Amino acid sequence: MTDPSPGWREALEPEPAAAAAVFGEHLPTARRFTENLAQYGEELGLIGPLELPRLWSRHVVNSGLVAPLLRSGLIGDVGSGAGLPGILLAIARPDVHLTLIEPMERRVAWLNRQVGELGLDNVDVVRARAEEAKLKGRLDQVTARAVSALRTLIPITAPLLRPGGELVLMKGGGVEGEIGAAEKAIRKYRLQDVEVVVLGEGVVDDVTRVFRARVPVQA
Ligand SMILES: C[S@@+](CC[C@H](N)C(=O)[O-])C[C@H]1O[C@@H](n2cnc3c(N)ncnc32)[C@H](O)[C@@H]1O
Repeated sequence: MTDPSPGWREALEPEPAAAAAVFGEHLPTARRFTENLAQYGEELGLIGPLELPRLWSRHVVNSGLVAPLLRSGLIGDVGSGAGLPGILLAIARPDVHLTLIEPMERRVAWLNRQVGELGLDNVDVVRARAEEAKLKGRLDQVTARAVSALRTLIPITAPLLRPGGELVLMKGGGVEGEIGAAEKAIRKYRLQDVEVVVLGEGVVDDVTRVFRARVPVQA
């Protein structure tokens, strides 16, 4: 294990009130993960050097806001990286099973270490690119955050869904433009009920936008 970043505690954003609203009784586990990420994230190349002053609001709470959109079942998080949103969703929703899909060895090692340390028994970690993960047609929902634009993200995530399964893809303010540019992929995968869900209004300064859509029930 690498040494903690010096001064991480002073640099870390104070926990916002929204964290308790988002994580409820699971806040102590979310807090532990956030502190682990603050200590080791920069050294391990998981977060940038400027992220600590906004780690809670921009990354942790932002990820946790998606939890109410999860149904029960099998959820895949593509490109989990530091564990965003996958680890935080597993913390907030112990009733669902999360499969974290991440190709980079060092990130996979970090994710496995967090799963063990936080005692998350509803998570497994698969080292693979989404296109090569042996999960085709298996998942009820797929999440992703900061992996790629919808035009390229839909073709790597939609095939993982079972018929009737749902994409829950976290996006920034440019999501409407991304949807326009992804028209061909949306048609190819016959996505239905395409919508942008805005989460966290009145709770956080930076709202979370989610591209949500379903694949057809009939193949
Ligand atoms: C910019 S990071 C974002 C990580 C995390 N989701 C977050 O929000 O901080 C993108 C991650 O996606 C992973 N990735 C890129 N292409 C992928 C693919 N085809 N399948 C699965 N993961 C992929 C990378 O290894 C990296 O960890």
